Amino acid sequence: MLKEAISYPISEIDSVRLVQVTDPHLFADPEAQLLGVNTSQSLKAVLNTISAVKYPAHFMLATGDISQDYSNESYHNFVDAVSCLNLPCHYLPGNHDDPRIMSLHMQGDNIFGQKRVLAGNWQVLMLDSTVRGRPGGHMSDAELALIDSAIEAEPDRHVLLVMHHNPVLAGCAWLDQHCMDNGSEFIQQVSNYPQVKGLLWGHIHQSVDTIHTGPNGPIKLMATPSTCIQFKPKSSYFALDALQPGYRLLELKSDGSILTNVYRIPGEKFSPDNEAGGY
Ligand SMILES: Nc1ncnc2c1ncn2[C@@H]1O[C@@H]2COP(=O)(O)O[C@H]2[C@H]1O
Ligand SMILES: [Fe+2]
Repeated sequence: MLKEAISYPISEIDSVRLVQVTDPHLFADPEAQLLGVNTSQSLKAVLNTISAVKYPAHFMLATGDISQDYSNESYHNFVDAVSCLNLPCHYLPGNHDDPRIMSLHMQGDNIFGQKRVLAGNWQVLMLDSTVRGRPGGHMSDAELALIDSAIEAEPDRHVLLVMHHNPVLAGCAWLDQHCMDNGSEFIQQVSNYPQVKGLLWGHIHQSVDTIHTGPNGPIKLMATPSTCIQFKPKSSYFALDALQPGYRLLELKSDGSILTNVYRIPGEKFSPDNEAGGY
């Protein structure tokens, strides 16, 4: 059965504006580092930058790997940190999250784990691409069925599909062994729906902006940098990038088009340990 959606009262002729943050990899200990980057401080620096640009967003998306240590406190720390934006926050799990601990501890008046969001003439679906105990992802039949019934229930809305894992290869062999293992079937299946206008994910700690040309027209494919460490694009072995933490702003227009950009924080404060071979 189709679960209830969260609805935003935005006119059908207006754009829906979103902020996406992804892969903060927080710990219980706010002093803890991931490969030389304090993930709590880098998330705060990203959130401060978002506050400073005063983008009039309707809500934010947090697309997984919220935690690096599976602790209750890492989720509390995330909820506390994002409260500075004063925006509703919709989240989904990544491979470093425990979905059960996550839903128990991602709690607050402005924090939502629901899978459907209705806003303007858009429907945003927050999908779970994780597989218990594995870094790689899979789009399950249950999630595909949810997409079918959600579109059937709201056929006049454009659709943005949001997930953690990359359904297309990033071009980094070490990282692509952890991609969504049925990504091409997934893209083929969802591109049969003319409503689907964009796919958005995290996981690969680097930015992607490309187009998939489906039978019903173009679908935007978007990946967003982590709020902590960055992976080097096109590297076959594990390698970190010196680029700073970032985030994405999106404008979902009422005609079904999507305007979007990735931004990074200014300065060079968050440089990882370049000798690191993984985590
Ligand atoms: N050197 C490595 N080789 C392969 N996988 C790795 C390596 N280091 C880390 N990983 C895993 O690959 C994942 C990619 O992004 P995640 O943030 O999900 O977390 C990473 C780890 O789970
Ligand atoms: Fe990650």
